[in-house]
Amino acid sequence: MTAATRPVLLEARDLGLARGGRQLFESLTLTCNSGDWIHLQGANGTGKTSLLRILAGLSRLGFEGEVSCMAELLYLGHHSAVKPLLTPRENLAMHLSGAIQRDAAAIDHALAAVDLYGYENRPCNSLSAGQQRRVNLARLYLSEAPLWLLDEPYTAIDVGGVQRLEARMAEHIADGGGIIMTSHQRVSQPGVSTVSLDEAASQHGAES
Ligand SMILES: Nc1ncnc2c1ncn2[C@@H]1O[C@H](COP(=O)(O)OP(=O)(O)OP(=O)(O)O)[C@@H](O)[C@H]1O
Repeated sequence: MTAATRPVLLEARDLGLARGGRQLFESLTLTCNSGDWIHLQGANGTGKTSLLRILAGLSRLGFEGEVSCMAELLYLGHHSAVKPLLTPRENLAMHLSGAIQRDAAAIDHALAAVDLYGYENRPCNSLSAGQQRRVNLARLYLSEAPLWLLDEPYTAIDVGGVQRLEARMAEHIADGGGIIMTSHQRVSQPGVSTVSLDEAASQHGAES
């Protein structure tokens, strides 16, 4: 299937972002079709997290342009977003949307997939930073959302964990999903396209 015939999951047109008196980027256009894996790159402070939050509909601060999202999305920010007093099982049973995941076997499968077998019932504040990140990433095994917006998913994850995470993301793409992610690390999978905010800034003049 060509890009033209694959369903569009998200379309963003003429995006501009000003933050703290600075124009970070402008005239940025981005389309994520089914099967697209887009890696947002850029130096610290170029606006990757801000852009991802805009695409997720979580922020409109300093933003101009249009975002049309045609699919259910899963957004995972760069913080762990786990409730520290709850266990991994309890955290995964609750979704930010308010939805409850009642399938206990699916939760345990997700926890095993991120190598947290044996930690299901410990409070998350007794887990390491990387393990808390894994609790959050286990949502990638539970969500049915076609579009994933992932902010620095590799942060604090060990080498083996990154390999498994990339395999899960490749599976999602093969199933017709779409991914827009930020990372300062290389994404070592075929077919990943890059969008550089450094270029978006330099072409259009970051300073206002
Ligand atoms: N709430 C805020 N108020 C004012 N400025 C902000 C706010 N949040 C972020 N910024 C500024 O917006 C710019 C972009 O921040 P953002 O976190 O989107 O960058 P980033 O490319 O994700 O950076 P990094 O690679 O360091 O994570 C930065 O210069 C930052 O100082």
